[in-house]
Amino acid sequence: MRPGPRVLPVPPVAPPAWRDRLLAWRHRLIASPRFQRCAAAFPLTRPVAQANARALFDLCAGFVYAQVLAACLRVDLFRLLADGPMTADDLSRRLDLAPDRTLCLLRAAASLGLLTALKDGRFALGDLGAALIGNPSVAAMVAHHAMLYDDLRDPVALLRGQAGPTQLSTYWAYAATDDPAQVEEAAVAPYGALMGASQALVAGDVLDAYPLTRHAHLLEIGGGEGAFAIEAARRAPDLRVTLFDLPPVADRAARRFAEAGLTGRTTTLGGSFHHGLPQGADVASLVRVVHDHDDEPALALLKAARAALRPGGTLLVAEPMAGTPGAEPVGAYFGFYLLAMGSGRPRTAAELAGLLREAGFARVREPRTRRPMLVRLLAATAP
Ligand SMILES: CC(C)=CCC/C(C)=C/CC/C(C)=C/C=C/C(C)=C/C=C/C=C(C)/C=C/C=C(C)/C=C/C=C(C)/C=C/CC(C)(C)O
Ligand SMILES: C[S@@+](CC[C@H](N)C(=O)[O-])C[C@H]1O[C@@H](n2cnc3c(N)ncnc32)[C@H](O)[C@@H]1O
Repeated sequence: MRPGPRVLPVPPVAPPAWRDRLLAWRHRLIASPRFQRCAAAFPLTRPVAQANARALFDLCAGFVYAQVLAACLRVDLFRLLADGPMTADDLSRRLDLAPDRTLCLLRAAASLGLLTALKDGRFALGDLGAALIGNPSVAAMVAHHAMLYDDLRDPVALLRGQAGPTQLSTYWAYAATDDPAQVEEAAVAPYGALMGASQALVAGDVLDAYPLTRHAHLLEIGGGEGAFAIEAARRAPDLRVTLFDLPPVADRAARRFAEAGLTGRTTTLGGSFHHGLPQGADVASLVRVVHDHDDEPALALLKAARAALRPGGTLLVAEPMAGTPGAEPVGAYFGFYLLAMGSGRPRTAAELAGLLREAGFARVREPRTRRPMLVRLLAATAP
């Protein structure tokens, strides 16, 4: 079993005993079936009782909701409806599904806000279905969740480290090997494509929060197939970019740079960052990289990034973070995702800032991103 994360310091002041007793009394009350019945009947508590019952039902049914979304995407329902509402019969023919099964899917999708059931009986896109059309990478994310759900079949075995080899540890080929530099082209292509596509949800938000125009040379560490680097270069026309990733990934990025007409001011280097990084950039980025690694290799990576930067250079760490206000379950998602992958964990901004200081960075700040649920950003200054 891999070593657990470092334990955070416990606050020195113990909560007063009366607070624990009050909490225990509250929980005994809520657990009582009689109280639940009374709360559901009494007009003042009824809305809270109903909201709690609904929240628990949603937790029980979450997998079904996710599979309704997966089915809609598999049959391309949202794009079919992009030109306007359709009847269930028309959709049944277009989807090649029996009429009753089509209605089952359409009603489920409407109940989840993916579609809207119109009064005339036709079905239109709902706001959530419409938003998905503008985010095609989410469909790829949903499709690859088939592996995650298989790996989560026995969540307790996973938590105990007794689940055996997982599909995600094979998919993310660098996670399960002692020597990532030996990973081959066929093993990186699927995750490279997924990451490249989903940069559409990330790169703009990071570069809006921290424009790179004041910098001369970006080192994009674990830069994948170059989607973030290409967007950075597009927004900062004088920026030189060095992308560092595993050899077959760096080769794929080189092809993307050539396609984007950026060969003149981009370089790609293949290798493992566990063996050092190219020197001399005045800004470096780790986008969705640190959370893949347990604390010890993550700290070593941050130290290597500091050593690679010019004095006064800036390291950007961008990824979804645990404990993000209003998006706490996103941290839970990545916690279990990375458990299934077999390496890393989502960290709070404070934990990441602590690691950055331990790695020798002098000043750590958090430029605000627009959608912190998807990505947050820390900027750290090398001494
Ligand atoms: C005026 C009108 C017509 C309407 C008003 C109503 C209104 C304002 C509507 C809003 C419309 C709007 C702008 C919607 C925007 C919606 C967006 C941007 C939705 C975005 C959704 C993003 C999702 C669901 C992202 C999901 C991401 C996932 C699941 C990411 C997974 C990442 C993984 C697995 C990464 C793995 C990498 C590793 C291994 C951890 O390193
Ligand atoms: C989750 S992906 C993120 C890719 C990209 N930064 C993005 O956000 O789309 C992690 C990246 O780190 C790279 N990586 C993992 N281990 C590495 C290592 N030891 N040396 C260099 N790159 C590595 C992977 O090949 C992959 O491209």
